[in-house]
Amino acid sequence: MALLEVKNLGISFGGLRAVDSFNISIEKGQLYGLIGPNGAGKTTVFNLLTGVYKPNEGIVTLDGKNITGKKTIEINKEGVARTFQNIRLFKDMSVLDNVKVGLHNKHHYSTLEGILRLPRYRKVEKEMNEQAMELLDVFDLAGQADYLASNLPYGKQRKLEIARALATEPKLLLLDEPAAGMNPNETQELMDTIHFVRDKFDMTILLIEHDMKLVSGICEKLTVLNFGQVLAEGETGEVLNNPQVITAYLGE
Ligand SMILES: Nc1ncnc2c1ncn2[C@@H]1O[C@H](COP(=O)(O)OP(=O)(O)OP(=O)(O)O)[C@@H](O)[C@H]1O
Repeated sequence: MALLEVKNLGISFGGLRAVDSFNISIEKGQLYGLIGPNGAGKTTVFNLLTGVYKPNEGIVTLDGKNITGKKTIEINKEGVARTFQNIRLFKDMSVLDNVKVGLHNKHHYSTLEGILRLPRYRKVEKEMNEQAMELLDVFDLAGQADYLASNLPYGKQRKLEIARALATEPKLLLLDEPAAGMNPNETQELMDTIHFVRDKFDMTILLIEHDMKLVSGICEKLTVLNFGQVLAEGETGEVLNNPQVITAYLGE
């Protein structure tokens, strides 16, 4: 059974058919790429998968459970986490606290327990600090735990965003243009990080990316969107050599 199964997903904005009859099937542990020219509908697919938009039609199944049309917070609790095209960290919070925000999904204390600093609050806070530090360590960010997120260099902010997403313990991680704005060295390091995340956390990853070096370097399968519709799908090498895909990219 596929971890993510999407059937016939569609949404229109006014007269614009942004995503039409979209299908995708992603196996557990797969590193999967969603590519296509600007405006093809890729981010809209992510917004549909994460409950930012409700689809006009179609079904999204995660690990056998129908999550179609649920709220973003519910979908996150079911196991879908994402990062954004433009990094969205809590810039005025510390690196550590950014990860702890992700952990709050799984750890609970009541407001009263928090205000009165009751034992349960202290226990949960201690656990969250330890888990957040472990995650930061994995991403080589433990030394900067007390920094303001906005003071990290760009490449590290990307890593922190991925760490925060992983803190919610997702089954599926969606990365929206993770290499955007990165130099070649940062992109190479990011590729290593994504591979590492997949292997260490046994994670299933769907990523949107324009950087073909990254796409061909790490994605095992691809789906190509063009004008909201699937133009091609399959093994990465095959898809990138598909004449229709080449034409769509060159805009001929
Ligand atoms: N909320 C919205 N209201 C109206 N139109 C929208 C909305 N969201 C997306 N669109 C339109 O849907 C189309 C697909 O946009 P989308 O951002 O999904 O493309 P994309 O493939 O992610 O592009 P890019 O690679 O440039 O990020 C575009 O024409 C866009 O203007």
